[in-house]
Amino acid sequence: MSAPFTPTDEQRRILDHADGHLLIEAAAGSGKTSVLALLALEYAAVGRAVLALTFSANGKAVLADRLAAWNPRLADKVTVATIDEVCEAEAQRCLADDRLSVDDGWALDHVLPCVIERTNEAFAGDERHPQLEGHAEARRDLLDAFRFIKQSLAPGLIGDEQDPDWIEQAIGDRPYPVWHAFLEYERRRAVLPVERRKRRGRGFRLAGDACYDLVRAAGQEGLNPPGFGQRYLLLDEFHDTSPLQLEFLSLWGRRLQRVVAVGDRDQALQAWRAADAAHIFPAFCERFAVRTRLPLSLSFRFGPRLAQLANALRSPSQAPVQGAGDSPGRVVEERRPLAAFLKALGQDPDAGGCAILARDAGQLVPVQLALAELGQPFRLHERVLPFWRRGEARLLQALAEIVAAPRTGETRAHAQPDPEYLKRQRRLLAERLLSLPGWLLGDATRQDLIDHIADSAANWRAVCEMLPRVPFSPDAGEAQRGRRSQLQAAIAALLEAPADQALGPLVRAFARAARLETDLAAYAGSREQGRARVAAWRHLVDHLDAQGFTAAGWLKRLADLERRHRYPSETARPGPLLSSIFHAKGSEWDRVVLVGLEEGRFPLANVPFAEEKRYAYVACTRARRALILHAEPGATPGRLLPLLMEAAQ
Ligand SMILES: Nc1ncnc2c1ncn2[C@@H]1O[C@H](COP(=O)(O)OP(=O)(O)OP(=O)(O)O)[C@@H](O)[C@H]1O
Repeated sequence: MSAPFTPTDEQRRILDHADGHLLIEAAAGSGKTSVLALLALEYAAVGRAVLALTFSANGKAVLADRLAAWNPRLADKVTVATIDEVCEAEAQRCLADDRLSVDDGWALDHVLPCVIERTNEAFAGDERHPQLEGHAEARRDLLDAFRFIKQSLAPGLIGDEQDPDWIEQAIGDRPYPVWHAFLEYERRRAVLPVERRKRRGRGFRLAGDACYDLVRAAGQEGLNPPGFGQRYLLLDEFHDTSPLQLEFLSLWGRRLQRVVAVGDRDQALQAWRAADAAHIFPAFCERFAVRTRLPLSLSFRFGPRLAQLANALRSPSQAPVQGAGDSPGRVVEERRPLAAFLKALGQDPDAGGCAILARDAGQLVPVQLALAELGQPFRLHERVLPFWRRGEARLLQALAEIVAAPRTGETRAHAQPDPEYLKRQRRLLAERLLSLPGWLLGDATRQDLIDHIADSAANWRAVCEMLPRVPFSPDAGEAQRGRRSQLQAAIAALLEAPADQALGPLVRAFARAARLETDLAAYAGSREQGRARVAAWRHLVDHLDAQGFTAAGWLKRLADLERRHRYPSETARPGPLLSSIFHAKGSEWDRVVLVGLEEGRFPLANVPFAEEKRYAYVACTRARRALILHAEPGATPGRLLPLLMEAAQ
């Protein structure tokens, strides 16, 4: 099958462009990805080696699907990858190269300078703190601090970065940038052996960046990733390019015959990675001597009403887009309680063509909970975890297991026949519980305990009974002791709790005693993720309270949900698709429901409003025909809801 449409004149000009590199900056739905896919197929048809790079896994899937649907034979000749995948492959190759060993010395030589640079950027203009590079004393301080921390306190300290006691103990009176640089450095160093990235957790955000550092450190001569053989480079979602990624792309430089980049600065969502669309487009033009920019001014995704909304959200510098879709489009404000609205949606035979989007995956937890209680089917974007597999829910499950664990033996109402599955589950739960930073268990001890729990459900309780008695190491400081005894007391209280008591108040008490929310926040890759995690945790606990679950009841509910998720009934109607906005990039649905438009949720507090507006733009422009904006009736709407409704009038 070829493209299901005839390219417009504007699109044809891009396809026929034969003179040098090309940049297309255009609005959502204007056919950027479609044109890139057509171009890739045209190049492949005449035997040109094409590499199509995207900046997100979702973008890659959308592009690859389109190529495969339009021309399966030629699609095989186009390499589609995310830029991180290409860079990681190259980093792996560097790591496997005997001439480049990644030991502490290497990391100090190659990574530390980048960390110092980043730290200096963070403190530029701050007179209270010296710049690190070129400042011999501060640099020596930094290295001393690394040594000290590595020898004694590393695991707990990294986990507890928000705790001033720890900071003081480890860093003493060294300047704050030293502390900041240490954390940066430690995160990067920890993720340098790329295979560890699979473990995610702390440092995940910087794993990709560490690969770029590594490749850059290896130098241009060493480069040979699969894409370096290709001379035609197509870049989708170019607005999400970080400066490090632009450096990486520049290493291809003169080997490339043609680069075609498409993007939309208003869809830039990777600011956390230092991607800055306003600067990246001019920087790209300069680096690659791009002389031609071509427009795309019609959106085929939606009609005039949604185009009007899209234009109101775009940067003033961008030319307006015209809605050429086959429906005029509808924008509706929905203020029924979420559960009532979802119930009505479930009765609609077209619910399967609908996507429910939220600012982040944590904000989808209440939607999942409401649908689960209604017994309505739903699908999840493949990158969005079911709520019961998220970190905070696993922790909650671990706590419920402790309360519900039989005093002897292994039988339990929700036990399932697959022992391997149960073993894996226990391992995951034990990992979640025993990795709380306050335990300060050495890696080996923690692993032993986790293995022990994984072996048998009887050991789960035995280990929990033992935990409150684990002695302190003689060198443990005051803060460490305090932190550990709080956790120990909290675990002991859970063990005493009657199994048939409501679970909500029990875990609330545990969370308070163990300062759990601090840990949840500290575990996240960023402050923003930390907040989302805490919010998701609170939703879960509120839900337990509202539904009055006991520990055993909750575990049974989770087991049912997991079973339904793993073995969906083939006859059931498909429910709506749930996705975070980030993972919805590049996709489109007839009807989009945007939930969580309440104050403090979307827009998020403490995130620049411009960024939240970009998230809203991406979400709203996924709709082909109808956009439904939801906020709970009792809650104050955030700034976005009236803005969106007004823009759509
Ligand atoms: N010339 C055309 N005629 C009809 N439909 C078209 C045309 N060009 C693109 N489309 C359709 O418009 C929709 C949006 O296209 P596409 O996803 O390529 O846009 P985009 O600019 O990449 O969007 P986004 O930036 O939001 O990811 C798709 O359904 C595509 O098939």
